[in-house]
Amino acid sequence: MSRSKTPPPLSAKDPSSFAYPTMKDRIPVILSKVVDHLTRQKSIIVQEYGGEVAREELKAMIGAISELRHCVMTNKPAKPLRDSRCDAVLWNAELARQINLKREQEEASGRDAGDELGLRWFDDAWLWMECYLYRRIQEASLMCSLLKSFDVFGQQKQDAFKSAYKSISQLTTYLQEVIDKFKGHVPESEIGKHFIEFLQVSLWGNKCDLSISAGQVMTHDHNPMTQLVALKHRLLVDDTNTAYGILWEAAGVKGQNVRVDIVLDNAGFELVTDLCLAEFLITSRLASHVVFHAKSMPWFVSDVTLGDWDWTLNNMCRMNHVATSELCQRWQGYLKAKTWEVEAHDFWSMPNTYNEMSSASPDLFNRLSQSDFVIFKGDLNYRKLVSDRQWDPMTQFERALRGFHPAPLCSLRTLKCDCVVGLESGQAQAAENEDPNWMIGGDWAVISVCERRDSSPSLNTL
Ligand SMILES: O=P(O)(O)OC[C@@]1(O)O[C@H](CO)[C@@H](O)[C@@H]1O
Ligand SMILES: [Mn+2]
Repeated sequence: MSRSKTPPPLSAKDPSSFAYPTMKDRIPVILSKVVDHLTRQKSIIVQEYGGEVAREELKAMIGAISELRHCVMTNKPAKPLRDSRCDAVLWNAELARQINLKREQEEASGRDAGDELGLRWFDDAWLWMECYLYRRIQEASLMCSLLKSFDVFGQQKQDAFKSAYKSISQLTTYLQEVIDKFKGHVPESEIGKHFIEFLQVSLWGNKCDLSISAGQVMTHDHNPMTQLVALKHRLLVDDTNTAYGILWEAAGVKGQNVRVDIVLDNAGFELVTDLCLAEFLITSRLASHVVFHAKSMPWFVSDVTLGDWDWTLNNMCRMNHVATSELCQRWQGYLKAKTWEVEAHDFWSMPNTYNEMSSASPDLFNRLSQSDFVIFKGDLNYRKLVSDRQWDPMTQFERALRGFHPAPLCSLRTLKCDCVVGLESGQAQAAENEDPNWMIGGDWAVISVCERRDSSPSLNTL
């Protein structure tokens, strides 16, 4: 079988790519906002974390983040991490590996690599550099003793949640009605109808990330259920039926033993939509067990950490809204009974693409292999699934996965960067004609499913 070569990674070295304005404008703004926030909250933070030591640490953090901003803007090479968190060794080994690969490539094309070769913001793979940026932000906290676990994006995530109260209440009210309906007999067509709704609500929940808006919280107070119809024609790939078929068959074959994994993306409204999807899967008996995967550190501004998970559930339980607080009590019960589990693996905040998971993180790969269906939320997960490459949009999703098949899987992703696969002829052009920002604005989306399950390397890994 002949196969075309894997295209190169997205990179900010191409001024017409979305990576370029991200490095040039969005990232400096994100870093300035962190510095501003720390400066403005100084007295509160110092009081909370304890006196003069905290004040000195905060000063050092502000200095480190300002310096990082300067390094990005002047295209300085990536330096090894200096903190002692257990993943620092892996990161530094990965940095050395990437530099070696770059050296080999330079030499193979007859250029002198020189001694100063390094990975640079505007020259190398965008995904790698962007992940490294968020790990360097974490380094600034990790170099402290009192502020070690301070989340520099915590306030923004909490504000985003609060701004979505109305949408959250509308969504939980609707979910409660559906749960009540399921207390009686529900025909299969109704199960399918609600599955589509909750899958799509969770998909469009991904419009709300804070890194795309450089931390700007967008208030949304429209009813999420009524939005779905208007958004329908912006769904470029819709594998919902395949997703439903996989779960329906698993539920039929395995009865009470179907496990679904949800690889989370953003805190705030998106997380609530994911919790509602998981509740629907349990209520409808399409799944009996849901494993959520969060980040082990603050990541890409709005990604869910275990701290955000706890904060969100605590706040939902306390909300002055009956459906929300009752659902939340029910979810705390699921967590106690291990019907739901939440965990955070460091691999999710490494720069590796997912075709590398089986070798770079075999324990996580094996964990996912035990699932019946893995749902990956959001743009960054999509970029890692398809190796963040300059694919022809008509490339098949399975080909772009490059051998990553731990279990049947699904990506629910609104488009926020110039990388997409699985389209049919003419679709990209039609979207472009209607909306020149179709690839980056979060207003278009894909539900892409790959049914395959195996762990043996295929031709696609090449
Ligand atoms: O993964 P998410 O939350 O959907 O999006 C994260 C994100 O805003 O960050 C990247 C650029 O900084 C974009 O590719 C992507 O859209
Ligand atoms: Mn995110």
